[in-house]
Amino acid sequence: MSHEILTPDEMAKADRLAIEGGPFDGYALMRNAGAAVAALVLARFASASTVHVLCGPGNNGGDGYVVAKALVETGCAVKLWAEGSPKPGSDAALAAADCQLKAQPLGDFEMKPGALVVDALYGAGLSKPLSAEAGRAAQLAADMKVPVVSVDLPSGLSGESGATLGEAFQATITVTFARKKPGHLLLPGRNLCGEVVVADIGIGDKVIDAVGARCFENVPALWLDKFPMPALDAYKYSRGHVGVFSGGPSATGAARLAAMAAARIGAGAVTVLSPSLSLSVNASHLTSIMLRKADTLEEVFGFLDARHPEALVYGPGLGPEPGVGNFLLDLLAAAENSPKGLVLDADGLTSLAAQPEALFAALHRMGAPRAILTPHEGEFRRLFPGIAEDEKLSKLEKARAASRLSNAVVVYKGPDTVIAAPDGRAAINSNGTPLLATAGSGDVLAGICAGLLAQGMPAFEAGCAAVWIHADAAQRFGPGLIAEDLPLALLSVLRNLREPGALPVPPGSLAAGKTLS
Ligand SMILES: NC(=O)C1=CN([C@@H]2O[C@H](COP(=O)(O)OP(=O)(O)OC[C@H]3O[C@@H](n4cnc5c(N)ncnc54)[C@H](OP(=O)(O)O)[C@@H]3O)[C@@H](O)[C@H]2O)[C@@H](O)CC1
Ligand SMILES: [K+]
Repeated sequence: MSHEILTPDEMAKADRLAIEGGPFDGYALMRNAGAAVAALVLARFASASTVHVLCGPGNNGGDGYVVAKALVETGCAVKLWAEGSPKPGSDAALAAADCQLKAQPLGDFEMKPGALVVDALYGAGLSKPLSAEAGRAAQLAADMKVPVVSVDLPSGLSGESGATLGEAFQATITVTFARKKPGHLLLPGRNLCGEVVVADIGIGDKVIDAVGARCFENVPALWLDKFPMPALDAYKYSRGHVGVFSGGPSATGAARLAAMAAARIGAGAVTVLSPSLSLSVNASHLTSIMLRKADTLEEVFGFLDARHPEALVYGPGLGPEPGVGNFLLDLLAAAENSPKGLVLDADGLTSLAAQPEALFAALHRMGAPRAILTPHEGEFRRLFPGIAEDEKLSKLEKARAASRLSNAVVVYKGPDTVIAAPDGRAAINSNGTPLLATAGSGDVLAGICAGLLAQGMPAFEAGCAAVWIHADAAQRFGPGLIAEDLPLALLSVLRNLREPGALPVPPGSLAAGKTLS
């Protein structure tokens, strides 16, 4: 796998293990890193009038000395600026000694238009806010609009959390090593990094495996082998049945969006469970989606006993009142045939914000995580106030803590959505798009999650797949997208996922004959 995300501590462990296992020692890894950055500079910025390499006192600066040396040797005009000097005996000290250029103090840094900046001040070892001199250098590069190539991370950015410690460089391209770090994908880091290039510096996959990282970039390879494929003898109920609770007469659209999405992602049957007051408005908008009256718990139990749906969506359009939360708690406490999967979204989360412990206890009683919670920032804050307010935690760590607490897969939404499982696995999404910042898109996501759960996809993989597919659908549709477009936009994503070779094809499945496209 190459989509692991390593924290700076895990990366340091990978460096250590790689050095122990050979053949590269620390300085050789540093030379490989610097060579990769120099090659990128030559490939992308050959026309820069002068390359200004800014070096810090640690190994990030060490990479910078290697870059400067390599570029001088190819005939580039290079100027070197340093903050502090490397510790004697360190790899960075070796690199500085091997570099033929004399560094000038960073405080004197100046440049002319047409230049390029290589930012090798601080990377994984950033421990405090940038100095005034380093901050001024970052500001100068931004004011003069020169391209910046950051080594490993834009200086000032935490690789662990994606947060900045005071000023930070705005990179055009960030070259990192072996694997991405959380700070490359979590905001505001993702914006500060520009394009992220991962360079191979000789740390093999076996070393990465030995590190045991449990965080991944959310790419299809992470979940494609669990993606549901209908068998040849499938019938509608064997493909999974989803029940979606509808709101009152003026708030029915959210449930229908979720229902349409669940059907489009492949659930064989979808039923909207509607208050009697909303039956006629729902009926006038539904065709293939079934409709059933559900004013009371008994009516819901009747549906569960008769139809055995594999997943329920609870929340979109239901209203934030505590009674909405109580209804769900009563349902989970009393249902004999409780659904295997549950997606809690929107008002389903807000209505339980006054009694989160009761919800978490119910979710723990369900055993293996079968629920997916899909809070956005505000809903997360309401349901997990203690975790949300802990400023020491990154978004990744917050999602993980919330998942452990609730025994649910938590999809902590935003431009940098994090999906976390109670067992510690987590994924950071990187194909998010602002096109999804439109009313109702969350309802569609809830429906996709439920549709995948109903088809037997495990909750973590279902959450990851839903988030990626939702964003890919929006990107494929493009500007002008509204939530109603998303269920249909799923078709193109699904066709692409099901291209021959993209998915493992179970023997005898419909996909073997490509009859789905
Ligand atoms: N073999 C390897 O390991 C490889 C590592 N590689 C490279 O090493 C990088 C990590 O190196 P690193 O651990 O030395 O950390 P780095 O970011 O250089 O900073 C540490 C120094 O800076 C100081 N300092 C921190 N913040 C500061 C601030 N704001 N203002 C002022 N000072 C500050 C800090 O001081 P201290 O916290 O100790 O007081 C310490 O002296 C990594 O990003 C990658 O580029 C690659 O070559 C591949 C092989
Ligand atoms: K840097």
